[in-house]
Amino acid sequence: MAVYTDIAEDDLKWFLTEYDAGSLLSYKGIAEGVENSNFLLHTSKEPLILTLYEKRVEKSDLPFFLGLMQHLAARGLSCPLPLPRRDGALLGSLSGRPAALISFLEGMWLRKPEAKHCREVGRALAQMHVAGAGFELKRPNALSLDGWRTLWEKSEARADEVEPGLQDEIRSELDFLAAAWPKGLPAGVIHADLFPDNVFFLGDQLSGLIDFYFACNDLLAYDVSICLNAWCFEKDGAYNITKGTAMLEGYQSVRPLSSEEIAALPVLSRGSALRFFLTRLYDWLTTPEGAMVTKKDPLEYLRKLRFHRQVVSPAEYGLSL
Ligand SMILES: Nc1ncnc2c1ncn2[C@@H]1O[C@H](COP(=O)(O)OP(=O)(O)O)[C@@H](O)[C@H]1O
Ligand SMILES: N[C@@H](CCOP(=O)(O)O)C(=O)O
Repeated sequence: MAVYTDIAEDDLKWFLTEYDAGSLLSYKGIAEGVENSNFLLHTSKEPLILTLYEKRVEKSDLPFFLGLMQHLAARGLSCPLPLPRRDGALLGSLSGRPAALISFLEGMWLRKPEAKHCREVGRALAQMHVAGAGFELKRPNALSLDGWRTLWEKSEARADEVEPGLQDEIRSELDFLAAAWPKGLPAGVIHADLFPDNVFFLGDQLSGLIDFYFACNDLLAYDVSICLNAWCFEKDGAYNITKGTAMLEGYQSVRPLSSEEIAALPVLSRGSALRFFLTRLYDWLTTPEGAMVTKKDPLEYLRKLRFHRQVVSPAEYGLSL
């Protein structure tokens, strides 16, 4: 699920009077998602998504996220567009939460993506990186090296409950990454969470990207590594080089990677695997039993991290060097 906050119909109707959105016909909570509460609204005009921003989203970051969607959409990327209120603001308040209305994107996410879809995702990621240039707001990545350590310190004492030996393994991984993290690679606005559930398709055609609520400024190739982790491993834990090749070819058809970015892929992929391992581990240990949210398995990302640790050449990801 992701409906943490309920809304009363009268409050919603009042909220909508601030927008030129037509009158409310129906609304329902959307079960998918993890971070925020989302509702699908049907109005006498177009369908809309209402998002109430929850715990992990800093209110001060919302202008970055909403402004970025405007910036990318204006440059031709298919992504939701925030609807401005009558007073021009993009953000309102509902049920005690910051709230926004965004356009409804047609399509659905793929439960079993194939190599041809990975190619499309690679292309769309590169298009986003190119389109993000010139976006004037900045948001440093809160979930990079320092953020990982802070998150780890909150889980460390109980980590061996999840798998014996984790404490030592993750401590030395953090030390390795702190020493080996690449510097000076091309940076810009990254999506930072472009998982299958955040990419919509209509048939085999990619129809758009959603969920920009981890977007930030960081290394562009780090975003590529996030996608390799999220799209190119099979359920049994094996890396699928056909998918990796397709994704990297799709990306490079729009934005070729430099030799430095290619050489850094194994380290970046270790970092991105660790990042999702750490947020999942924290949620695993802190989400109360019976909470209406599906906890994601941290060990899936530990296995990916171990794969990247034994990579000797970036060619193993499917790059022709
Ligand atoms: N603009 C949109 N158009 C259509 N559906 C959307 C849109 N935004 C969100 N959704 C629906 O809401 C779900 C959760 O959205 P998401 O932004 O991923 O939430 P969270 O940030 O809580 O993870 C998506 O899987 C999708 O079904
Ligand atoms: N993609 C993350 C969790 C964030 O979920 P989302 O619903 O906001 O995409 C993970 O898989 O750990």
